[in-house]
Amino acid sequence: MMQTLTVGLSDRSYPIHIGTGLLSNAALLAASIPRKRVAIVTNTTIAPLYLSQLQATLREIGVQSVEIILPDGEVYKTGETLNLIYDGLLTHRCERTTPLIALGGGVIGDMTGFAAASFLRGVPFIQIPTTLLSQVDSSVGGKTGINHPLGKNMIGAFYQPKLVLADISTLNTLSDKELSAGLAEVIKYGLIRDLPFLEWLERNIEKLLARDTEALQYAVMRSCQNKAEVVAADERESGERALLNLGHTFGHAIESGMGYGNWLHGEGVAAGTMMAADLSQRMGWISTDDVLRIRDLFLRANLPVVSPDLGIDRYLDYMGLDKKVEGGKLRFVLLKQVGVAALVSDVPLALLQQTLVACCSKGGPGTNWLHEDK
Ligand SMILES: NC(=O)c1ccc[n+]([C@@H]2O[C@H](COP(=O)([O-])OP(=O)(O)OC[C@H]3O[C@@H](n4cnc5c(N)ncnc54)[C@H](O)[C@@H]3O)[C@@H](O)[C@H]2O)c1
Ligand SMILES: O=C(O)C(=O)C[C@@H](O)[C@H](O)[C@H](O)COP(=O)(O)O
Ligand SMILES: [Zn+2]
Repeated sequence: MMQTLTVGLSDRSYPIHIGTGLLSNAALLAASIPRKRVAIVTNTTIAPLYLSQLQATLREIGVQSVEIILPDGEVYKTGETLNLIYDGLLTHRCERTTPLIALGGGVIGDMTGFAAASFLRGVPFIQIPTTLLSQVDSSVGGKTGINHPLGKNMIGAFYQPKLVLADISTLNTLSDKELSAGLAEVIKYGLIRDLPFLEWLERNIEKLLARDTEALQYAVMRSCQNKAEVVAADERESGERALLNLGHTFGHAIESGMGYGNWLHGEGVAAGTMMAADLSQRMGWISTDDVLRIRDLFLRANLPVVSPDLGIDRYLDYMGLDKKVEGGKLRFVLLKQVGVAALVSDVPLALLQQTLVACCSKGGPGTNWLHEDK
């Protein structure tokens, strides 16, 4: 059964359709593609899996497609690769009304969205996310962009899609490691604002790992519901939206510091969230049992809970470029309780240093108090 949510942004509102077999659903695409031509941006891994299926569906509604096939990997989320999209669009004489379809994970979605925001000063954009992470997070909300060697997603734009089509069937070809990476962002929603969902995840994480379709569809739907509510309330991150960044101040430092692609985004988010949990405990807000509860769920999802030892100075350097920095001061998303997050600007440096030492040490968060390991 297909479910549909709406991201409510007045005249820029758009639907998120979630279900199986949606890549073959011509009617859904027809509703958002008034023109006879689209450009599909994808990569060398996804093209052989899903490109011809999507093109056949488009042909059913009389739409021809040009294809732009990029190299695969976070390491290619760069200005050079963005130029390959512009090259393709210009070579194929795409126009202001030619929609760009992102067919792929978050890397393809973020880059295609930025190309759509900037090509001819803005063309229509459709997200067809094919990883769990992109279905639960990156395809919704309009953050688009590319990385810089000094930091993640440093160049970009807020640019909303016209449609998000999350076909759960595509998750069958995803690797176990990528599926787990997506679960990090799913768990995030439970931690920041949806305790009942966190409890559901604690009961159902093994079903998700086993790719139970019903469980996956529920997790994608509930995640998108949370994200859509936050984005509708604060599209450009002047307040509440920053909470979606739980674990990302640390996680982005890990991704940049370790070299893009060596730690998956979701893996950085999991380890980074453990650092945020550890810091929340040091601030006196959550208990050691809470930290261990979070750690247990990440471990069950096959995610890392110990961060790489970049050294305190390198962590501070990378985190100093975080987009939440204000007046030169770091701001962290921390947990006031499990299920309730807040943006905090007055973290004592000594506590931050303790977290950086504790979470990069052998046992990881929690173990330095309890000397307990799994
Ligand atoms: N815009 C946002 O709000 C937002 C939110 C979260 C993450 N992100 C960004 O998203 C990126 C991570 O996205 P991701 O985790 O999807 O990684 P990804 O896009 O690199 O995809 C992961 C891997 O899976 C492959 N793949 C994709 N779909 C597949 C399928 N169905 N079957 C088999 N293989 C498939 C890809 O080719 C790639 O090798 C990061 O750059 C991150 O910064 C953005
Ligand atoms: O949509 C948001 O807002 C998020 O923060 C979602 C994050 O999961 C995502 O990784 C986002 O790209 C991070 O944004 P950034 O502004 O810190 O680059
Ligand atoms: Zn993220």
